[in-house]
Amino acid sequence: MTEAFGARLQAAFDAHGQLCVGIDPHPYLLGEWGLPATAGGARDLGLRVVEAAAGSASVVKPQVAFYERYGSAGFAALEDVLEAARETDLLVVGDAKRGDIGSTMDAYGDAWFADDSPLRVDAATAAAYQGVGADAGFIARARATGRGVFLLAATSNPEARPTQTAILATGSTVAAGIVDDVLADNASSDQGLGSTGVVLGATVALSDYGIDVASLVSTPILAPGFGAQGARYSDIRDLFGPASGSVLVSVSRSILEAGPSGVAEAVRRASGEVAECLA
Ligand SMILES: O=C(O)c1cc(=O)[nH]c(=O)n1[C@@H]1O[C@H](COP(=O)(O)O)[C@@H](O)[C@H]1O
Repeated sequence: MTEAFGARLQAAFDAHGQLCVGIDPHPYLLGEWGLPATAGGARDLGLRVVEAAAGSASVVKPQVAFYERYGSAGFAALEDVLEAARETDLLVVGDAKRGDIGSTMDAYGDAWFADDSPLRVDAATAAAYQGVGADAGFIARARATGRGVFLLAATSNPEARPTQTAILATGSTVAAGIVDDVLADNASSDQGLGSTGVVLGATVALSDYGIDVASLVSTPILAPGFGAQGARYSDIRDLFGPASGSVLVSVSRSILEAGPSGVAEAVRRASGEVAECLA
């Protein structure tokens, strides 16, 4: 795989729009789907979502926590879901949210990006609270294999605000500092849409975080918070303005709640609504 993640994401946007369907097999959802709260249930839900999303969405985002919950059987189930997604033209963002010292992040990079890893994904989420520099090896491993990273900057949960709006010695907020580091990373290596992205929750007022969305027109933005957390697709343009074309609109529960027989239609409807709001 040699084409950069940013270029592949742009091609997926052009072909299928900007919807990312989250694969979050909460136990309550497994119950509603008539599936057991087991690794097998999480596998079946994931496989069904991949089938439903293929052709209607650009990206699926398995939330690793809901598979890790079942130990080795859960990881085997996740591997099956990843394998099924690879057979479609969906891109996969592994929502692993890793964050550690540099040498350990390198190992996480091997886990999520090495061409021979059973867990390889097209991009993965990571935290940078041990310093963006600690994630350098993780980002480098992604880039070397045509993959990408989304660094948490302004997350959708309200508890994050005090930490992410804290002012650094440079005068910028923690969130804006992470955004600036991502912009610098992409500037040195990408044309068009970059391969390193940021996570900006659709539930937060980005100006309160000191983030200038106009700087992000060429930066992939993973934006969760739609549906269950309260953001609406009609907010996208107000929230992201000129960078709206770079936004990966991420939705989990409010699509999955349609159940196994309704999920394909729920993906199509969401994808259409997102496209309308971005037109
Ligand atoms: O990185 C993420 O995807 C993420 C970042 C963030 O700021 N907020 C957030 O909700 N997420 C994830 O996005 C998904 C949101 O799920 P729903 O609220 O059900 O759409 C979950 O898997 C979260 O872990």
